[in-house]
Amino acid sequence: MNIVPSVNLNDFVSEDSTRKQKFVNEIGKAYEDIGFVALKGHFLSDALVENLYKEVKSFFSLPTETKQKYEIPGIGGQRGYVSFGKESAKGKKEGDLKEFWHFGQYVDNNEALKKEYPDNVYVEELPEFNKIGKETYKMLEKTAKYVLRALALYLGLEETYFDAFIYNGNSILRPIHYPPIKEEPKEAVRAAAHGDINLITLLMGAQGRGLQVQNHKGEWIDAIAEPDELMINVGDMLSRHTNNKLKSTIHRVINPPKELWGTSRYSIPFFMHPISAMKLDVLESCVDDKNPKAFDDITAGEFLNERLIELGLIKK
Ligand SMILES: O=C(O)CCC(=O)C(=O)O
Ligand SMILES: [Fe+2]
Repeated sequence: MNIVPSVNLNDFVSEDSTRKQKFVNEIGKAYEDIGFVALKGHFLSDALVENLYKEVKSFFSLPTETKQKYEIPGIGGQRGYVSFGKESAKGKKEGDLKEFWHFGQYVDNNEALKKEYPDNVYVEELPEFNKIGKETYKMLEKTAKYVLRALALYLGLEETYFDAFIYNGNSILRPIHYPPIKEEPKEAVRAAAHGDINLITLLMGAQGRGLQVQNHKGEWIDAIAEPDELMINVGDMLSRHTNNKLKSTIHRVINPPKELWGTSRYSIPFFMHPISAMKLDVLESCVDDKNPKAFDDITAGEFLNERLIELGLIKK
């Protein structure tokens, strides 16, 4: 498969069971193969998307000293600002050529989780940034819930299997700014090859060239979305839970050609995480003679911790 297939969530939420099943089959097949789809019919309005980009650009245009006020020590970059070059892909020493922000869960009715998660960081200079960030978080979380319902059906589970694990889950919305490139980056790239940690990722901003995904032959193929599409891919948690039936595909963001070095890239992934207590133990329905159990039992919280150490975001 050399292109990322396109699917439409309106099929899944329609009352028509044939259309619903068509969506389930299309996304399931795509995730068994390339691990990515471009999705139309998400719950973000054009106005919300426009306002979000406006606020995100305003935030990254703030003076460095102002942004650094929001870089909170001791929480592994899980909320607030992470400055340029801090994060590197697993196993790579050069930092990625990016700065980013993290919005986390707005916990409802659960004191234990309120304590477990770091608080969201409030940007005083940009009240709308905080408000629009929260709205976007909620809409992407809702979109992700339906995608996971479709995947649950594909896997032969109850449709609402994931619902209780993602309610108040540890998801993160990450606006990223890849600044203009000023000098030969040598080994560093905008985002080095990696798999995502979480269950699924919903990515806004894959419209321009830059994002590439690796197919089975090891070839890099461009993943470019239409203006009304989100890119949605499987992360390592879901691939582990399904014994690698659903593929967490390695992807990267390449540097632009020299004539475009002067341009920024803005992209906004939503990393859908479950609550940390969710067991990612391999599902029995994904084990057979040809596919023996390939992963040890682990919870989502333990797995996340391991990976944040590997990314250089927290210390052992
Ligand atoms: O910037 C992009 O388009 C992709 C970013 C990404 O893959 C990530 O942050 O995990
Ligand atoms: Fe990624």
